[in-house]
Amino acid sequence: MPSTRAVAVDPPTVRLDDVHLAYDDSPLFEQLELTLPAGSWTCLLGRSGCGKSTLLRLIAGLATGGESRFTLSTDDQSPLRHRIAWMAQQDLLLPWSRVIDNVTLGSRLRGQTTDRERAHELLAAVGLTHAAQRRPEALSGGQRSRIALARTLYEGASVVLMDEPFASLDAITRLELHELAARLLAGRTVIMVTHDPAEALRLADRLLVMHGLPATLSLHEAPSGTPPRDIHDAELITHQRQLLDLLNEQTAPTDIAVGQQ
Ligand SMILES: Nc1ncnc2c1ncn2[C@@H]1O[C@H](COP(=O)(O)OP(=O)(O)OP(=O)(O)O)[C@@H](O)[C@H]1O
Repeated sequence: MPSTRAVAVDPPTVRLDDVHLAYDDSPLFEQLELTLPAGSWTCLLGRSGCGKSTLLRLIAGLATGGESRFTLSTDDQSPLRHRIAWMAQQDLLLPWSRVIDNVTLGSRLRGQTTDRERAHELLAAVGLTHAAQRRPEALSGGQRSRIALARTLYEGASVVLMDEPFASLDAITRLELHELAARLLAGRTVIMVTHDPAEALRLADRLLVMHGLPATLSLHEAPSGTPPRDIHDAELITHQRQLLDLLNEQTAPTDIAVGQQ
């Protein structure tokens, strides 16, 4: 199996401090703080609409459509730009490009020389050597997710932001993707938004739960053992029950907003 870890060098610790963000004068974040420790995988859970994707967009430097101010920093004082890869729920593969060209898309968009040898190595790593010349439409959802993962890895980014990347997959394919992602993204600074407590408990070194309006973050202990953890593990199942109870107790932000009117 080709090594894909060597490319991500020196993952930084990422910090967001004093985050303020409001939509139409209504604050979503006030003095929010977030730390992503170097080389560790953080999972972010929370009820729909509490602000998880927005927080990811702030880290990625993407527009949120709101009024915001915050400090984004790294422990090595180097800018995050060019060190970030983004993996979304939609695989965002170009339908008219072959699989291999989808993997190298980033360098092609930047006008850089493509490293096809590396792209082929990554396709081998995600088990899709045979699909290199196919177009995405000829592939299953699980295969497309593997290609999206290969494309993320091709970027060689040391910081990876993932917004529900496996949400559209069937349960078994999702478990397979967990194995792959845990192995191939090991050693990078990762934050993954998910609605699935079991997925978070399988993959996370750290679990954060976002709740409230303005939103706050609370740390939930991860089960013992190294990710990807066994989904049937008794400790994981106990944690899952606790997390579900916690999420169930929390009011959805839409209900809070209605209650404040
Ligand atoms: N451009 C925008 N203008 C106004 N409000 C917005 C905008 N973008 C997001 N919001 C609001 O900000 C809140 C947080 O949105 P966000 O997408 O970050 O939530 P989320 O926790 O990721 O939700 P989900 O789990 O459903 O994806 C929501 O109430 C949403 O309606």
